[in-house]
Amino acid sequence: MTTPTPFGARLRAAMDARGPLCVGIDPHASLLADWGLGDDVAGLERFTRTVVEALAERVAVLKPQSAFFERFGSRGIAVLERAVADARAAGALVLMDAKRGDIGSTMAAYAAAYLDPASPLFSDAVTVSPYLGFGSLRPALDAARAAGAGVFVLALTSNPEGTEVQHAVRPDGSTVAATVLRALKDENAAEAAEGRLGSYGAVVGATLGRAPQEACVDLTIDGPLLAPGIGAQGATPADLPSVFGPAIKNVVPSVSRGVLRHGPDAASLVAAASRMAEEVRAVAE
Ligand SMILES: O=c1ccn([C@@H]2O[C@H](COP(=O)(O)O)[C@@H](O)[C@H]2O)c(=O)[nH]1
Repeated sequence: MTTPTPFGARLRAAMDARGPLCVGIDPHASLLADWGLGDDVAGLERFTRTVVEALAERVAVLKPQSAFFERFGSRGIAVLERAVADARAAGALVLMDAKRGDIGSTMAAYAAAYLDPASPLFSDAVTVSPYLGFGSLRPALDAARAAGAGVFVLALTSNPEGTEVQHAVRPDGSTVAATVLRALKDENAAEAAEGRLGSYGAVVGATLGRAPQEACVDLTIDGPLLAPGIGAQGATPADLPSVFGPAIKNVVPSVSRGVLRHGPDAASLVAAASRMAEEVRAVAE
């Protein structure tokens, strides 16, 4: 059996070739309406296919938001499965935004769903929540390693409510977020030692302003940093240097509604993603 190329290496190659932008596939009911589509499975299917056909050959990462597919039950999941397969076939890396987190034994089942190559929902990476303890994520971390896939762990999320948990201070004086980031750095150590980008990423909102730098939070985890919050949540690519400082070279800026609102015309979606990618390129150099 051949050893799969680790996710971190595949992501770095995609970022170099296509730029680091991630576009989210978030079929909000309001967007379906704006696109002249029904809030039903046919509308979901058309919306998703349009985004994948327009962008999967262009952007480094597509990030379907699982919740918007789950709300249609098994037929929505079937649309998601097809989107994952089509996007990967067109060359995009697929980051499944599922934010799973549970006790270890259940986490193993989530890992089987998203990180086992035999699963119909197998993705290049998945988002997970560490709030049952970082150690509870072990089955996902191990499954990702075995499959050459990746995991993005919520560390400092883009929403204002996140701070009440993530900034909580532990008995040793470090914040919960700093603990998560340190654990990720440890997971990435082997890949970093070989000079490669690690496969274990953190989610750090682009909306945080200078807070991480002022709090001296160490974002140098030797892995990718997914930065949601650009566009509808108010952040712009110009905010990235102050949020991430020197870690900016590993940032994957993520935008969903900020691009999707330009549909349903495929050329307009492509143009919106290209403008965003150009803004990112200008600040990341
Ligand atoms: O901290 C986080 C983690 C994940 N998200 C997800 O990203 C997109 C953002 O959508 P926009 O339309 O660009 O606001 C969405 O799927 C969130 O669940 C996040 O926003 N913040």
